[in-house]
Amino acid sequence: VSGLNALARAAGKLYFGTATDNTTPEFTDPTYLSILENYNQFGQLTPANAMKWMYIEPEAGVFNFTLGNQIADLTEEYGMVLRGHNGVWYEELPGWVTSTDWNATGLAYAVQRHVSGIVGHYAGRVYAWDVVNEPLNDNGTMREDLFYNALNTTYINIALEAARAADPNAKLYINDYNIEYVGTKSTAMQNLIKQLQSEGVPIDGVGMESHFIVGEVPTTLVENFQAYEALGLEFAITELDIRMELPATDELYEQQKQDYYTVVDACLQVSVCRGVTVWDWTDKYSWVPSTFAGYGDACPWDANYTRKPAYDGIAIAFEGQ
Ligand SMILES: OC[C@H]1CNC[C@@H](O)[C@@H]1O[C@@H]1O[C@H](CO)[C@@H](O[C@@H]2O[C@H](CO)[C@@H](O[C@@H]3O[C@H](CO)[C@@H](O)[C@H](O)[C@H]3O)[C@H](O)[C@H]2O)[C@H](O)[C@H]1O
Repeated sequence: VSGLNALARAAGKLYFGTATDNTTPEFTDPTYLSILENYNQFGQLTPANAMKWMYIEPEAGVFNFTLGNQIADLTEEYGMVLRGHNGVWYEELPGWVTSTDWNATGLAYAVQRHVSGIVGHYAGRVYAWDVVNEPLNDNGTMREDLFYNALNTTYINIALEAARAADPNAKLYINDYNIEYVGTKSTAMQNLIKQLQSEGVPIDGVGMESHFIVGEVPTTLVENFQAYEALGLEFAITELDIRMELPATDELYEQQKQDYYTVVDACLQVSVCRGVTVWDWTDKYSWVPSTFAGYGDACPWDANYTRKPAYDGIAIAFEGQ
């Protein structure tokens, strides 16, 4: 029986994959690993935390690739695609970054050194990098984090140029949420990309995080995706999960199945959609319950590693039924 990755590849996509997190017990869970370590099912991995700034450069100029290497090595062992996540993000930063009163020159150097360091270390092993993560507010304005406050949007230029120089073959993405559908934030992302392109800054793709709610999957996914295709970019579904208000019911599971079908089918309808990644595959280790009170059951497998109707929604979409 074909797994989701095998079906995705048969449908012309690069991969069906998952985030996985070796900063938590899941990486020592034999049942979790026995299902994960299967190329037929998962053809791509994204480190949920291991390659974030606080883990990679805990002290200024001091790099620690131990956790990142563990996931990179696993992808190679099973012939999977590796997505790098992430270069510059306002969260999960080490103290030396958040506690410094940065001037533009100092921060520009720190960003350049960090992105060069991590992208250079994994050069030739990463298909695509989320070089910049979540730069926008939902109203389309730039997120006023320490990077933007000190450097305006040039921190994005610096990060992308450093990444291109460190690994000319890696696809460079900007990753965000609530840009998956037609709206103010997606328009702002498209305008940011047009600005970068007009300035000759390297940008290859956009990451559509896709953290959705059951019964509320946007209806303008395809139209929105085509707008990025028109900009000459590729994109991917990078962090898919579809949470439900608990308690779960058979109706909610059926709706969730339909919702997963809708998202995967939208990716299939646009050729430059490279693949679909879920933000972990089992409810046992999902980030959702600890973030959204009263919500959960967001993943295709339940907490007992049993496939949910959602799994079938994904499979049926890839099978093109
Ligand atoms: O928030 C969901 C997505 C949204 N898009 C970007 C994407 O990167 C993000 O992923 C989530 O990003 C979150 C941070 O914002 C991660 O959550 C962090 O995950 C870290 C690693 O497990 C946690 O850090 C651990 O915390 C433990 C208890 O506080 C400490 O004992 C550990 O030392 C520390 O590593 C942080 O508290 C926790 O906040 C989630 O696992 C991760 O799934």
